[in-house]
Amino acid sequence: MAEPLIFAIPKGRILDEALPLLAEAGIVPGADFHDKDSRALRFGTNNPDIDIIRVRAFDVATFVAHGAAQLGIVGSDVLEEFKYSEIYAPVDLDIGHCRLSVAEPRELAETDDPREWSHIRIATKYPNFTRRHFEAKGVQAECVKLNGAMEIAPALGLTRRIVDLVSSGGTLKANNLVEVDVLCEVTSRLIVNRAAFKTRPAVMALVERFREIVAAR
Ligand SMILES: Nc1ncnc2c1ncn2[C@@H]1O[C@H](COP(=O)(O)OP(=O)(O)OP(=O)(O)O)[C@@H](O)[C@H]1O
Ligand SMILES: O=P(O)(O)OC[C@H]1O[C@H](OP(=O)(O)OP(=O)(O)O)[C@H](O)[C@@H]1O
Repeated sequence: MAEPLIFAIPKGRILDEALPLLAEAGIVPGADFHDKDSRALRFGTNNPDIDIIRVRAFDVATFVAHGAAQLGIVGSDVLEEFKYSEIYAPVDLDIGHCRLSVAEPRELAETDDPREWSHIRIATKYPNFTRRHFEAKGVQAECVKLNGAMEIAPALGLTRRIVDLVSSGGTLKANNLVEVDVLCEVTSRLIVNRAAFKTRPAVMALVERFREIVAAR
């Protein structure tokens, strides 16, 4: 019998929107998945041929790229940051809507014009994407990599600007920052390892199933 397929899903905020989609696709994790005290990371599902692993959002892409997981759900922000050639992202799941934006302190924004930038310092979780995005516009972006709480960087003088995810804008507002430029819109995608997609028919079948589910919504 073939090893079960491994489906990687992120721990964070995408999870609540992803679980109903998984259920529609016929994948329901065991009760231990919802046990807050459990330290387990791998879970069986109602389908003996599919196990779920719950990992950090950025690591979903890493597991799938290396073939350690065959499928995953991840934000397009993460895909843009890594650009893994081994990942195929065939289905936009229409969940996890937000955008990647440049933000800066309100006082700076009053006189700042992004069209005049030639060199900027940015604190971000997305240094590769940020550099690439600004390079294409002829702007040199010097990035300081952070793993979270970017919004505190300008007030403490680490960098004047940040690139981070924005949805309601509430986090920026609470930190006296304003959005001055949008790099891209973000949604979550179903991703598969390219080799697994070619060699394991069950992976291709699941891709088709997710396509149908999204089309019917
Ligand atoms: N405010 C938001 N609204 C909608 N989707 C979001 C929002 N913030 C993040 N996302 C999506 O959720 C994914 C995970 O978000 P985020 O990185 O904030 O989670 P996290 O729990 O902090 O992850 P980690 O702890 O692994 O860094 C992002 O890659 C993005 O695609
Ligand atoms: O515009 P808003 O609706 O305020 O959303 C934006 C916030 O959401 C994300 O963080 P999240 O809440 O996932 O926590 P994190 O800081 O752990 O990444 C993101 O990094 C922003 O901080």
